[in-house]
Amino acid sequence: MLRVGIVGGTGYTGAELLRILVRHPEVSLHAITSRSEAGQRVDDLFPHLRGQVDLCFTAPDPSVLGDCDLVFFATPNGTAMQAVPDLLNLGTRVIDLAADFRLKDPSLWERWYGMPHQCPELLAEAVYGLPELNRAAICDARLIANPGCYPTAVTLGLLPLLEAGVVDPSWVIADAKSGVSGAGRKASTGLLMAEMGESFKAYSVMGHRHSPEITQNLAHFAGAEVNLTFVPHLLPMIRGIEATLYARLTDPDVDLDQLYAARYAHEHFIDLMPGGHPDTRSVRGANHCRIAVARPGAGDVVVVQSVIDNLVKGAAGQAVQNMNLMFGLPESMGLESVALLP
Ligand SMILES: NC(=O)C1=CN([C@@H]2O[C@H](COP(=O)(O)OP(=O)(O)OC[C@H]3O[C@@H](n4cnc5c(N)ncnc54)[C@H](OP(=O)(O)O)[C@@H]3O)[C@@H](O)[C@H]2O)C=CC1
Ligand SMILES: CC(=O)N[C@@H](CCC(=O)OP(=O)(O)O)C(=O)O
Repeated sequence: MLRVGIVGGTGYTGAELLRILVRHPEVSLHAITSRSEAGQRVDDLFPHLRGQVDLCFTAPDPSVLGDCDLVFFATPNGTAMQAVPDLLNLGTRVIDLAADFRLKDPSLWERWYGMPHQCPELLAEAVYGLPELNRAAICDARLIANPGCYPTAVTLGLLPLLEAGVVDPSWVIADAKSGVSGAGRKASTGLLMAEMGESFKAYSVMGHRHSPEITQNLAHFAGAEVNLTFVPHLLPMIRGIEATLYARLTDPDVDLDQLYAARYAHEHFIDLMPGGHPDTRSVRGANHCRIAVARPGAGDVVVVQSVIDNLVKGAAGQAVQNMNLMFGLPESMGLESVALLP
């Protein structure tokens, strides 16, 4: 059994990790931290876990965390990087759900996240935890940078097109929409039901911190700079991301359905829906990314629709998928749950 710790067990991604890990046959939960709820039983705060977890939240303690095989950080950006060097030295492997180790260039990190990096020497070693892109490196990694939610949906949607070189990298658009759980559990006026219910808007149009992460991914497999326009939107729903992606074909003869089917033929968590319109409820609570690709009017613009649950494939589910790979377990272990309808 793997001894696992979670730092940030009271947030939405921490709670989602708990929901998945309590049913995982190879995991024993060793420590679940919260500074604000230290001493409180986990199943008092989260009654849906009654009978599943017999632990109290504790304040983060380096010696307890260092006694784990693996620690997940489900904490705000800039938290994990303060503890990771010591944990790695103790032989504990780490998966960070925040952005601390996602950008390879520390000056980009500083520009977008507004703080200096505490351990830039680890950025080259950290493996970007998108299994469909980086599976072999994930298996051997000590430190995983779990991808952001928007970057997961956008990257998986565009990967086959850019990797095959069949679209123009100088014109790519990602029009993405997220439910409010993407903003975390902390209180914020803009996320009140009366502020965002029955309403819909774009935000961060002039630049979102996921832009450099997505661009870094796309450039990696396009082999060229990709000029991306990324616009996120906030939807009045709880879970889910839908990304509608646009690119211009340079090869008019390409069979798009065939291209996607070949690229994702062996990917358990990618489900292609030729001719379909994947909806976010079809992935609610599940670790799948559902994708459809279309060419309206047989013109030269490709439209890709990509949906995920931001808390599962966009965060905790993907983190568990990475854990399974790191420890030689079946990749889908503990991740077979089917979406909830309605
Ligand atoms: N929500 C989402 O859909 C996604 C989120 N992410 C990323 O995952 C991370 C967690 O997100 P989310 O769960 O939404 O966040 P929340 O705000 O819901 O939860 C944050 C958690 O971190 C703990 N925490 C806060 N500050 C510290 C600290 N300095 N040291 C230790 N623990 C701390 C909090 O508990 P306490 O203060 O009691 O210690 C709480 O449990 C973020 O970096 C986020 O960007 C990534 C992909 C998707
Ligand atoms: C709806 C909403 O507010 N979403 C968040 C995405 C949060 C996230 O997952 O971003 P990191 O993991 O990179 O911190 C946002 O736009 O900031």
